Order: sequence, then structure tokens, then C-alpha cells
Amino acid sequence: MTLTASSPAVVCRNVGRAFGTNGTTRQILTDINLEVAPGEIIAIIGASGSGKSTLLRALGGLDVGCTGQVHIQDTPVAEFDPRCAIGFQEPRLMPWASVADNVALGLPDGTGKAAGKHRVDELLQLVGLEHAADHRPREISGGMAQRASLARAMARDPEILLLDEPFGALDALTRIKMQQLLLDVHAKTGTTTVMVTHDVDEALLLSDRIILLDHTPHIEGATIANIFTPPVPRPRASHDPALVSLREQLLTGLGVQPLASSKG
Ligand SMILES: Nc1ncnc2c1ncn2[C@@H]1O[C@H](COP(=O)(O)OP(=O)(O)OP(=O)(O)O)[C@@H](O)[C@H]1O
Repeated sequence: MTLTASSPAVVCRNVGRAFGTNGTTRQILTDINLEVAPGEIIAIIGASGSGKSTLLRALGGLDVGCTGQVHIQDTPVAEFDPRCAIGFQEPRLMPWASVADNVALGLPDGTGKAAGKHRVDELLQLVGLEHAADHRPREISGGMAQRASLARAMARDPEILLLDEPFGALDALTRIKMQQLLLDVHAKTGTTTVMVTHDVDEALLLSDRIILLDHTPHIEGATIANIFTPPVPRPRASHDPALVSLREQLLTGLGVQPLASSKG
């Protein structure tokens, strides 16, 4: 990735979030400070419940209850900011609409009919679904549905693509194909991408930087405990020896004791 001298795509300053339930308030996130460069792919990892999705929602303006500031390209994030598109673990396609019409749902308001059709055709091609344009969601596989969901997210040509465990529900083989597809799409579009993942290897293969959310001493709520940079450029192989020690650091950071190597 070539970092330009332009301003950051996303800036978080002292972002925090507390939730109040039954009269008690629980601090979930504290003092999140982060700058994401244009075109970067950021992976957010952390234990279950550490606030990964909450942070992603804050970045996209999907949660107005946060403290601190989120800026996208120098201006404050708006509620459901149109500069962001979000994709989830479930593809969330409309069952009654064709794949093409589902992708078209992501187009910006006011897109003309001909321009919209052209863009949808382009996006279907981008994710390899040209042949399935007229299918209904029930007629396609989980992996195809997730590709359609990615195409819908890209339809508005977002500044920031936010992905919450996008491949978490897919079988291992489909997940590998989707990871490759995401990198292909990113190579073509250069879209700044922030993704939440539970999968350390996914974070290692895809991201420019990996954000670890965790609790730190004397602070209530999770914060950015560490930021890791994979030491080799993409494309990366999961068995690359250069990634072994970082993988162990990530697992340790997640409270998992890495299994001893079986070699020898
Ligand atoms: N709207 C809400 N009201 C109350 N509590 C909430 C709300 N949203 C999230 N939480 C709480 O905030 C904490 C963090 O949730 P979040 O979904 O961000 O974690 P996560 O790291 O993404 O978890 P997981 O990895 O299990 O998906 C959880 O304890 C959750 O119960």
C-alpha cells in the first residue's frame, strides 16, 4: 500500500461508549484513539464482548451514544454516515428481490436507471455473480449471498467499508475464496476498510494493521491495547515463517496459549 500525504480517512479521538441497563452503567470502550490512512485495511480483534462491533458502529455513525469524536476525512461522522457502507456476518439480502436488485439497494439515492444498471452489472462482475443476477437469495449459496452483500456495500462507492465478521459464518474453503475476493476488490477500488474478525489468520492475511482491543490496568472499559503491523506485504501465505511470531503475539494478546509447534 502506498500511503499518501493526504489527511487520514478516519480519525477517532478519545472515543468511548458506556451502556446503561437496569440502572447500572457499564463502560465498554474507553479512550479509543486511532487514525486510519486512506486505502488501509484495518482488522479489529479482541475477546468476545470487548467492544469490536461497538467500535465499528461508532466509526459508521450507527451509534450516536458514543463520547469523543469520529471524523471521516476531516468532518465529523454523521448518523448513518453515507460515506460508510457496512457488511455483516449474515448477508441480510431481501428475500423477495433478485441478486441484482439487492445490489441496486446499495446505490446512492438519486442514481439514474441506466447508470444504476450499469453500476450493478459492474459490481456483479467484480464479485463474480454476473450469472446469478436474476436469482433470488434462496437460490444461491451462502458464499454467493455474501458476495452479493459485498457488492451491495460497494454500490455506494463508500469512502469507508466497515465489515463485521463478514466471513464468520462461511465454511473454511468459501472463507478463503472470500478473503481473496476482498483483496481483489480492494486492489481495484482502494477502499479504506475496517473489519472486525475473530480469526487471527484472517487478520494476518488481509490487514495492514491489526488493532487489539483489550482491558488495560486501571481503566474501565476496553481500549486499544496494541497495534500490530504484519511484517510482509500482501499477498501473504498463512504459513509464512515471518508471520509465526506475530501470530503467537496475537493469540497471547487474546488470552490464548499458542499450541506448541509439532515439528521435530
Ligand atoms: N445496545 C446495547 N445495550 C447494552 N449493551 C450493549 C449494547 N450493545 C453492546 N452491548 C454490550 O457491549 C459489550 C460489547 O459488545 P460488542 O458486540 O461490541 O462486542 P464484540 O467484541 O463485538 O463481541 P463479539 O466478539 O462477541 O461479537 C457486550 O457486553 C454487549 O453486551
